[in-house]
Amino acid sequence: MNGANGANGTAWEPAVLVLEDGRVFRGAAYGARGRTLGEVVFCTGMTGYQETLTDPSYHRQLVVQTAPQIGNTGWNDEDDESARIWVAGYVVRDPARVPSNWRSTRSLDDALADAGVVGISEVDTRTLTRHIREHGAMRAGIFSGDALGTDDDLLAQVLACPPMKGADLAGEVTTARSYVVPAQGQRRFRVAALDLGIKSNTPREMARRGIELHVLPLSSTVEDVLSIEPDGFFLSNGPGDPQTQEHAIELTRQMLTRRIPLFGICFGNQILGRALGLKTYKMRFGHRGINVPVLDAETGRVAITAQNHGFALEGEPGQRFSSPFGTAKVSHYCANDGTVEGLRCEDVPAFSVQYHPEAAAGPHDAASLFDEFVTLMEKYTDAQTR
Ligand SMILES: NC(=O)CC[C@H](N)C(=O)O
Repeated sequence: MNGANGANGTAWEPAVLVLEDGRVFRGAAYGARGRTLGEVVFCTGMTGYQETLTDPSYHRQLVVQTAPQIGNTGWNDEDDESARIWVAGYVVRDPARVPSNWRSTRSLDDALADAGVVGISEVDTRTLTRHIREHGAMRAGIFSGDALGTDDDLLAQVLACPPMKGADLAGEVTTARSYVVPAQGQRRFRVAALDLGIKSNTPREMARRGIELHVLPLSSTVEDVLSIEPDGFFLSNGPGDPQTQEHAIELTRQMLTRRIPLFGICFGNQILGRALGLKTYKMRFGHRGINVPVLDAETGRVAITAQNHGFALEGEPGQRFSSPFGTAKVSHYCANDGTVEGLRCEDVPAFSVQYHPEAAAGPHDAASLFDEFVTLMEKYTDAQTR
């Protein structure tokens, strides 16, 4: 590949993507030059690359975009889901040479380079995605510039990197200090959110519904949460293996014991599930995209949802089970593969979903879940004062 020409006639700087099973993809350096290691996963969203790149749940992952053209709308100052790019590396087919959008302030290439994110372009992302579908998400590395070496040498570096299974990552993305996102208009509720890697659109959706959100670091104690006198407790999305989150799981149990209305999204669904006694497992290649169909086990209604997860809860569609907090059920499941997509507790005020009602980019089919959380808090507050 060295010295090969790109479609616009300029020389490519070589880059290599090496998978832990020895498969090698050669392409052109994109974003920062150097080395990056992580788990390679594919995302099928046709839009929303800026939101994907800044989603803390992608920490330590090399994201492959199946949409062949990436970067067409550049990078803007409004769409970030957090204060930085979190993906560890970026794999694309055909990067835009001339970004064009009225909100764009710079190119995606520059945004990646400034953030030090090593990427690779000119990769046959269809072949790569089929490989991951067949063999599973796995460790991989992108190498360019001074980091290039023999395939064997690069493979050895990939094999030395820790796997995603067992990875305890939420502590690396959580806020250092608690902060408050005020309600829009009149404050109706105060909610404590445990920040496992929260996306900016979640507080925004809450604020719109009159919720004042207190975003708390992962290390927060039961006393820290209760000192806010919350009307509700929220468990956010986040990176890594839910099995490692003993502290968050115990905190969740404490909130369930106190019957504080609880809502969880994605990682939050897995944490609630584990608090109820379910197990989690690593999926072969996960769900990452903005068109995943989810079925409501009760009504049979389908929602098209945004998703980004590689772990899932064990359970059957519609299954009811007993937990230390009474009966609960698998309320939602994926129409593609039957995996658990949501939980509802029947004896305590708690529910959660594996998908993203705060989706941005993405469909808004599930946005009403925030209203459901409001209804739950209303009901509970009424019951308390009655
Ligand atoms: N978006 C998320 O919250 C992801 C949850 C978890 N890290 C998973 O991959 O399954």
